Amino acid sequence: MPAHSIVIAPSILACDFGRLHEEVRRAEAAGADWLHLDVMDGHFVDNISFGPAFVDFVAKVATVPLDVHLMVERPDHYFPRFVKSAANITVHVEAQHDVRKTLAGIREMGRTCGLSLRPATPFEAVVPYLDQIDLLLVMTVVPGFGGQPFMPEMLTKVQDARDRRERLGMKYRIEVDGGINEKTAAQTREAGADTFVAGTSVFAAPDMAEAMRKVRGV
Ligand SMILES: O=C(CO)[C@H](O)[C@H](O)COP(=O)(O)O
Ligand SMILES: [Fe+2]
Repeated sequence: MPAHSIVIAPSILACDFGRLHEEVRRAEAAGADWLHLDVMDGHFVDNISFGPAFVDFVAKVATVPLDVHLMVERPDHYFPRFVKSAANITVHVEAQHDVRKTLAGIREMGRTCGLSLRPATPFEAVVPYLDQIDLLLVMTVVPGFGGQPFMPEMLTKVQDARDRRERLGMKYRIEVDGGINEKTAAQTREAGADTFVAGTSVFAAPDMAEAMRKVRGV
């Protein structure tokens, strides 16, 4: 029996920002369970994307929960600005903050919390926090940009996350993000992932609903 239902979260980073409202509608009509929002500050990653005002706008038009991925150097300082619009807020273990305190702060404000790790960060780095999270986000590309190829070496990290969860009777979701398409979703699902972020493979597909069914594996 799988620990969690399958969730597909299209990444808004890959949509046409000039038609944001219609793109949100298109993703929802194609079967999005959540929408994934990549916040980048130009310090933690080598890119700048969007901030709270943009996420608030998406929240105004969206009918599904928002999954906010904070790729920022000081998530402890910025996460409160996303609480109004986000259902889940994910922060990075490598950022400059007291991880335990940030995770507790997100939960105290009534949101679920996620913890993420870069491909170069070993799984052991998140182990001390696993009892405190709702979701573990395993990055399957170097964070900062959409459209990069999936890193197959990350499959063992997903397996470690699943094995550890089962061994200790924990409940966190296992989310994968970066280069997820029909093939890599199947590989990561097999390894234990239940939550799939997909940007380019779904927004650039000729038929978004079909592309999302393929990611879902149906
Ligand atoms: O966090 C991210 C990048 O840092 C994005 O969520 C990710 O890259 C999704 O885009 P794609 O599916 O095109 O790889
Ligand atoms: Fe992301």
